[in-house]
Formats: sequence, C-alpha cells, structure tokens
Amino acid sequence: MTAILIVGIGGVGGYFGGLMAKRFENDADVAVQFLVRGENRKAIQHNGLKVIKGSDTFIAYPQKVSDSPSDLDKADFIILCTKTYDLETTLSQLHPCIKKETVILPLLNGLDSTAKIKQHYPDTIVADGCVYIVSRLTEPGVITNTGTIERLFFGSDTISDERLSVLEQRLIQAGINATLTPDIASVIWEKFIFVSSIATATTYYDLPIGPILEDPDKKDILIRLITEVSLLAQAKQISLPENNIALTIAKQENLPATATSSLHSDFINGKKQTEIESLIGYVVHEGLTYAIPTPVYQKLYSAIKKKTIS
Ligand SMILES: NC(=O)C1=CN([C@@H]2O[C@H](COP(=O)(O)OP(=O)(O)OC[C@H]3O[C@@H](n4cnc5c(N)ncnc54)[C@H](OP(=O)(O)O)[C@@H]3O)[C@@H](O)[C@H]2O)C=CC1
Ligand SMILES: CC(C)(CO)C(=O)C(=O)O
Repeated sequence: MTAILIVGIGGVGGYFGGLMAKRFENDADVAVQFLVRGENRKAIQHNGLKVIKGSDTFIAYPQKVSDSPSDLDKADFIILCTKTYDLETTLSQLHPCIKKETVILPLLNGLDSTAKIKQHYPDTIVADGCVYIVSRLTEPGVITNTGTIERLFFGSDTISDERLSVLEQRLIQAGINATLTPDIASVIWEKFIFVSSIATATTYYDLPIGPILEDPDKKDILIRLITEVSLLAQAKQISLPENNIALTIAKQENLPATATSSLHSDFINGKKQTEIESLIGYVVHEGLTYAIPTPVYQKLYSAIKKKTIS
C-alpha cells in the first residue's frame, strides 16, 4: 500500500489533494490521507472535501483525516501545501509520519522550503516543486478553483530516484498535469519570478491582475519588478529563457483578469500572517547580498510592510 499524505488543505492542497483522494478512494494500492486542522478538518471529516471548478463539482473522501500526525500512517509521499510561515512548525510535527523511505514534496511558493525540510529530515528524499493554479479554500471543506491554468512541476537536481517517477505516475493517474523535470531549479525560479512580481504589484495597488496589466504605468512597474528579480536569478547562476520577461507577462495575461495573488487575497482577508517575506522581502535581502539593485522591490516592499503594520 502506498500512503500519500497531503499536509495543509487550503487552495493548493485541497485542489490537488482532492483530486488524489477522489481518484484513489477505496483503492487497494494507494491511500490518500489529509493533515488538516480547525473547522476545515471538522467539515471534511463530516461531509468530505468539496472541490468546485466552473460547473464541475466533486466530493472526495480521503482514507484518513486528522489534525494529529500520530493518527496518520507513515507516508511514502508527503506533499506539503501550507503557507511558508507555517512550514517550520508543521515540519516539527511531522515525525510520526516519516520513515526512511519517505519522499517529501513541497508545493509552497518561495525558494527556501527544500532547504528547511532537509534541515529537519536530512535522511529523506526532498524534491523541489511548484504549481500554477488559482484556487482558494472558500469555506471550511470547500475548495474553489477559479483559474485558467493547472500545472504541477517537481524534481530534484541532486537525486535521481525511481520513487519520483512513481509519484509522477500517481499524480497523473489522479488527472493532475504533473511533470517530473531534471531542470527544476530553473522551473522554480520562473514560477518565482511570475508569482513574486504579480503578488507584489497586486498587493501594492490593491487590485486584481487585469487592471494592473491594462494600465501602462502599473504594467511598467510590473515589468520593472520582473526585470529586477530576473537579474537576481541570473546572479545566482539560474538559467532563464532569453525572452523570460515577455514569457512571464504572457503567463500573467493568461490568468483571469479578475484573479489575484494568494498574497493579495490574504491582505484582503486581513490575515495576521502573510507570505510577504518569502515572496517580496526575499528579493530585497538577496539583492543586497548579491549587489543587484532592486529599487522598485524596495519601494513596494516598504509600502506593503506599512500596510501590514497598520
Ligand atoms: N492558492 C493558490 O492559488 C496558490 C498558492 N500557492 C502557494 O501554495 C502555498 C499554499 O497556499 P494556499 O493553499 O493558498 O494556502 P491556504 O492558506 O489556503 O492553505 C494552507 C492550509 O494549511 C493549513 N495548515 C498550516 N499548517 C498546518 C498544520 N501544521 N497542520 C494542518 N494544517 C496546516 C492552514 O490552516 P489554517 O487556515 O488553520 O492556518 C491552511 O488551511 C503557499 O505557499 C502559496 O503561496 C502557489 C500557487 C497558487
Ligand atoms: C497564480 C497565482 C498568482 C494566483 O493564485 C499564484 O501562484 C499565487 O498567488 O500564489
């Protein structure tokens, strides 16, 4: 029996975890389990997890649902889908679910999850991963995907292991557009450039994606953000496509005009904690370390931090 544990059932974990739980419901070979807390856990335990995308809806019943890792099985695969500010605490709770053969895949935005996981679990295989999706936990036990894109990339640039191919097969069997890639470092940076720039602009202007791309001044700021973070990637020896700025804008233009970043959503919802440090502060701090000027990031970071404080 392959045990797959999804940790954090919000927009990302709920959508991809929901697809997996549905596909492997009552499966003799694969068991999908959820680590989920609060009202969300209660709703899923009582009614299953409802996943909505356009006119399609399904309800998934994972094999086990708990807020306590010791209630769950030792996992073959752990897919981490918390926000970055919850990662350290979550990792410190996961010991009961880890065995020698466990493979951990983080799908969080940001660039330092893998290093943090390896510090906690140096003997397990830790892949890198990222997703393109626009999905939210809209009420306890209900996930709503409003996006036009659904892609999951993962891989490792240090380890080649059959278990990563097994995970890819399981994701694909669940109907997930998943790709195991040997070039994961570049793929993760391309996603980071895409999300960091649009998260900064949507949060700074307090606007969804469409009005930013339609206004020439705001779009110019967005392009300057993309340029600054791309220069940082190059300083870190990350190879990017030659036309990365145009490709990034094209991907942003493909999102629904009314969609916004998960960072902006958290600001709108008055969340006490946000991913401002992993999505924006990271660029400012690493820019200083690598002597890459990031004046637009610096200005918007400090304005957004003031919003957080007020
Ligand atoms: N949403 C999206 O469209 C996209 C998001 N991302 C990235 O994916 C990551 C996840 O985002 P998203 O799904 O939106 O986040 P959400 O806040 O919707 O979901 C995260 C969930 O994890 C739960 N959680 C945190 N710690 C634990 C724990 N120890 N045990 C059990 N549950 C826990 C949270 O519970 P609680 O609410 O109680 O804190 C929350 O329900 C982020 O890094 C985000 O930037 C990437 C691409 C798209
Ligand atoms: C696609 C986008 C911008 C929207 O959910 C995203 O990746 C995020 O906000 O984390």
